[in-house]
This record gives sequence, structure tokens and C-alpha cells, in this order.
Amino acid sequence: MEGEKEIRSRLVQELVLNGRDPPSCYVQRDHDRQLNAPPQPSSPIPVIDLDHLSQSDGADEAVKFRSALQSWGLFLAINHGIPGSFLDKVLNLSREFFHLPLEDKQKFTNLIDGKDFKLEGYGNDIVVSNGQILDWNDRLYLLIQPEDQRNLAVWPTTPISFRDTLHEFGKKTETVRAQILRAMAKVLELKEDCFVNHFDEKATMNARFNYYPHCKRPDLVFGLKPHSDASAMTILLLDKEVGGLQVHKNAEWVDVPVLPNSLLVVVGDGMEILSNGIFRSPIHRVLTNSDKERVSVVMFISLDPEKNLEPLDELVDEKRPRMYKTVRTKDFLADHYEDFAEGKRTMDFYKI
Ligand SMILES: O=C(O)CCC(=O)C(=O)O
Ligand SMILES: [Fe+2]
Repeated sequence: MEGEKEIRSRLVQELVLNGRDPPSCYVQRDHDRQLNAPPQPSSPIPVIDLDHLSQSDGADEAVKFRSALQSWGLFLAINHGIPGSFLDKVLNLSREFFHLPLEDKQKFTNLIDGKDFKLEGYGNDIVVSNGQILDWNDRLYLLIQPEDQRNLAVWPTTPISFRDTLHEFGKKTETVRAQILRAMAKVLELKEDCFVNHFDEKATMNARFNYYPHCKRPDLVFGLKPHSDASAMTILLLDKEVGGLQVHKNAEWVDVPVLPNSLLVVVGDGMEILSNGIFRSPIHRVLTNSDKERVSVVMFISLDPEKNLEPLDELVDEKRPRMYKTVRTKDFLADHYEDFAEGKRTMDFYKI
């Protein structure tokens, strides 16, 4: 029999191959689960046409966009300029990577000497405490920007086009990022470049390739436990067939539908702070599927780690006093990795 420690160090994919029920370190405590209440789609997840939004007749779209950012903190973006065939390629490469034999993937491990976690690489959750409940998810985490800080030692070389495609996806995501940041400034009646200017050449972009193997007991585990993203903004490419992502709104868990060729844009904690709480960083989670695996490719966009995260002066006044303390981006992100593992929200420590 394997001990708890060995099981914790296994990849989820290996556990599935064993065909067993999820080990106890993956089983959520009852009160954390809330899986029984079926999600009530009180209103559909907003869909925003980014092309229309940037046109001179895009006023209606801008109203929808602002409301999506304020009330949901996320939206599905269509007409974002990245061809569907390219998005398919990214999803397929990701799936191909996770389907490689374990020893091939382990070359890119996120463990140092087989035990200490680092952020980048292939593996599973950072374990910070003994009682930590793990997520039913293996992932590959890579820094894409700034380019000169890439650690190519953990960038897969199989499939052969992995690196080039990821580089290209980073470039394309950068264009979408700028488009959205400009539109955000516009709907807040700020100077068009005021958010874009915060994302200089030292701003970071990290990719997280998520792999959720099927799970015999989806009622017991989370693919990803409830959390908000510590980034300023997250741009997600979701599985084209299998859903599982839910967002918490008005005390309900609402399914994010599968919408092929769209990108999901999520407001991160960083943008909630910059916008002095006008835009909302939503709590979301991922459920697993009893017979289907699921992949997602997630791009986390953050400020220069040395820059301070604080509400924009233009968004603080008597009617809307400052809602968050100042924190260095780097410190906020470091806290997040620990807090996430323990199911806490870093954001709550910075509210005034
Ligand atoms: O896989 C998904 O749908 C969501 C992933 C996510 O929320 C994350 O990686 O932060
Ligand atoms: Fe997330």
C-alpha cells in the first residue's frame, strides 16, 4: 500500500491509470463542496464582440462590456482576431503534451530534486501543509513574458511545434490584451492608454496548461478549488467540448458554457485593485467529469513584479474612497501561491 506522502507526490494522471477512487487527500470536506445544488443560470454568461466593441458604433457593446466587468468579472470574447484554427492547434498541442508518457513529461518537472516545488514546470499542486486538499489537475506552468526571462529548460520540445506555437500564442494574446485594456479605460472614461501603459516590457505573462483527467467520483473532488486569479487579467482558451468551469455569482454557481473559438476573459485581483473595485475579480472553480478529460490553456497577465498595485488616482474620490492598500505586485503574487493552496483569498488581506 502506498502511504499518504507517496500518493501526494503522484500526478493525477497516474492515479487515474490506477483506476482507484480518489485518495483522501483529494476529497473535499463536505462544507466546501456545494456540488449538490445544480447551478441555476439566472442570466447567461455575457458574450462580447471585441471587434464591434472597438467600432465607432459599438456603444451598445460597451454598455454590455462594462456591465460584464462589474457584475460578472468575466465574459466570453468573440471576434477577438485569433483564428479558430490557431486556437485548435494550441488546444491540440496541449492535449498531445499531456498524452506523452510520464517519463517524457517529467523532464519538465516543477520539483527540484524530486521534492521542492518551483512555480514553473510540469506537475501538480504546491503542497504547503499536511492537511491540504489537492486539486484533480495536472499542469504545465511557463513564463512567456518578459521573453528574456523564459526558462526554456521547462518548455517542451515535443510536440515539435510546441515552443513556436506558444510563442505565437503569447504574441496574439498580447494584442487581445491591449484591445481589452483600452476598452476598459474607455468605459471608465479614462485616457485610452492608462491601463495599457501599466503593462510595459517588464509586465509578465504566464501560461498554465491545465489537464483534468476524468474522475470516477466527480462529486468528491474539485478540478480546481474555488479561487480568484491573482493576475490583473486572465485570458483562457477552454476545452471545445467539455465544460466544468463555474463562476460564483449571487450565491449561485453558474456554468460557463462551451463556446468554440471564443476566449474567456477574467478580471483578476490586480485589475480589481487598479479599478478601485469597480471591476470585479470573480470566484470560480472547475468540476471534473466522470468519463471525459478536459484541457484549458490559461494566460495570466500581470504588472511588472516590482511595480506597486494600487487603485488609479483617477478612480479615487470622496464618493468612492480608496478600497485597497498598496502592495508590490511581486509580494501579492507570492502570497497568492501560498494562500491559494490553503483555500484563502489574498485579496481579502488588502481591502481597506
Ligand atoms: O480550466 C479552467 O476552465 C479554469 C482554469 C483556472 O481558473 C485557472 O487556471 O486559474
Ligand atoms: Fe482561475
